[in-house]
Amino acid sequence: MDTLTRLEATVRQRLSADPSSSYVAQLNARGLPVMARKLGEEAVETVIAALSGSEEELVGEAADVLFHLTVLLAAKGVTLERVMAELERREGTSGLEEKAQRS
Ligand SMILES: N=c1c2ncn([C@@H]3O[C@H](COP(=O)(O)OP(=O)(O)OP(=O)(O)O)[C@@H](O)[C@H]3O)c2ncn1[C@@H]1O[C@H](COP(=O)(O)O)[C@@H](O)[C@H]1O
Repeated sequence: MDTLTRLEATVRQRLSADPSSSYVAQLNARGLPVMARKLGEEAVETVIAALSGSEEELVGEAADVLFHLTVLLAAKGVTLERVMAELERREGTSGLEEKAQRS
C-alpha cells in the first residue's frame, strides 16, 4: 500500500475519532468550509514556497496540501482511487486535448 493510500485509511478512521486526540477529528468537527479553507491556505503557501522559498519549504508545503486534500476528499466521501482513475483516464490524452474538451 502506498503512503497516500495509508494516509487516506488513517484519515477515514480519524474523522469520527475524539477531537481531543485527533487533528483530523478536530477539522471534521469544524466542518467542510474550514477543511476547504485549510486546503486553499496550504495551496497558497505552496505557491509562495515555489516562488521564493527553499526546496525544503516547498516539500513541507506540498505535503500539507496532500494531507488537507486527503482530509477534504475523505469528508466528501470521494476516494483517492476515484481521483487516480480520473488521472489514468487522462493518461492517453495530451493536456492540450483535455483543455480543448473542457472549453
Ligand atoms: N500528515 C498529517 C499532517 N500534515 C499536516 N498536519 C497538520 O496540519 C496542520 C497544518 O498546519 P497549520 O499551521 O496550517 O495549522 P494549525 O495552525 O496548526 O492548525 P489550525 O488550528 O489552523 O487548523 C498542522 O497542525 C499539522 O500538524 C497533519 N496532521 C496529521 N497528519 C496525518 O494524519 C494522521 C492522523 O492525524 P490525527 O487525526 O491527529 O491522529 C497522522 O497520523 C498523520 O499521518
